Amino acid sequence: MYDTPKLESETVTDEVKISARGCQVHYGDNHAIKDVDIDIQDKTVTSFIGPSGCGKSTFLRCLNRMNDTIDICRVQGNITLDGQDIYDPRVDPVQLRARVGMVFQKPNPFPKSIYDNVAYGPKIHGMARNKADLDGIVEKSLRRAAIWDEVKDRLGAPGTGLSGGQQQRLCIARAVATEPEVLLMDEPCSALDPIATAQVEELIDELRQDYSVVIVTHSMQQAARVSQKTAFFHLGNLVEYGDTGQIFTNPADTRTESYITGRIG
Ligand SMILES: Nc1ncnc2c1ncn2[C@@H]1O[C@H](COP(=O)(O)OP(=O)(O)OP(=O)(O)O)[C@@H](O)[C@H]1O
Repeated sequence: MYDTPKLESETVTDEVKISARGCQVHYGDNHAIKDVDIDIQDKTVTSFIGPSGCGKSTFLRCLNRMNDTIDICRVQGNITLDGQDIYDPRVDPVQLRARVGMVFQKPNPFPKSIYDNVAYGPKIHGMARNKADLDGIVEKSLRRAAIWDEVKDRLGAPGTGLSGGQQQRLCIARAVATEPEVLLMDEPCSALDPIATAQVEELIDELRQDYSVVIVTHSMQQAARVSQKTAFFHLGNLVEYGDTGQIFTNPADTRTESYITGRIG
């Protein structure tokens, strides 16, 4: 249905990175996620698509326990990272979020310098032995987020002074600075113009060489361009999950077909 060429088409690995079984989420009486089972692959971009309110962001937030911060939210079921239960009481959510990083819809740099935005995570996780180490991590992260050349001469300037697209790439640099294994992105391009969107999409394709990337998007064109796997959610159910090409050209479920052809949502 969407014939936009993908940046890269083949899936590099079929190793499972994150696995969910029987995942349920309630906000008070609102049953937002219903019995979701999914295996998310390593070194692959997976898109979550579906109509507004279907639970995409809620399920994404289950994957690094961001829902823990919402009082009325209750998560049930089993979610594992490399086979280990991330909801085990012995798991420290802060450590987990260093392994499973997150980039939000609205760029949200800290009110600190560009340098300190990126250095913050490595500092609190004790990743640098000295200033030279930290400088190296900051440079590498900014390079990975394809923003180094634009900011290298003003690392002491506030992150909030950058353009929206630059701020989002700074937030991506901040997220990759702790060397995460998984990167969760909740509509990372929705506040960006087409040029900045293209830059972030290119970056997503590069990041999957090293990480498992999961992206929530309202744009089916974007899902088709950047992801190898797509999951379609509807009313809290994971209706269909498979290769992006198959989901967009030959969906198995009529609800998926209705959504991608614009009849629902
Ligand atoms: N913090 C919250 N407190 C209470 N209810 C919430 C909260 N966040 C989401 N919900 C509810 O959970 C359901 C799923 O919402 P969610 O934001 O996960 O959907 P979504 O598919 O990401 O939507 P959108 O595409 O509009 O961002 C909705 O009924 C929503 O009202």
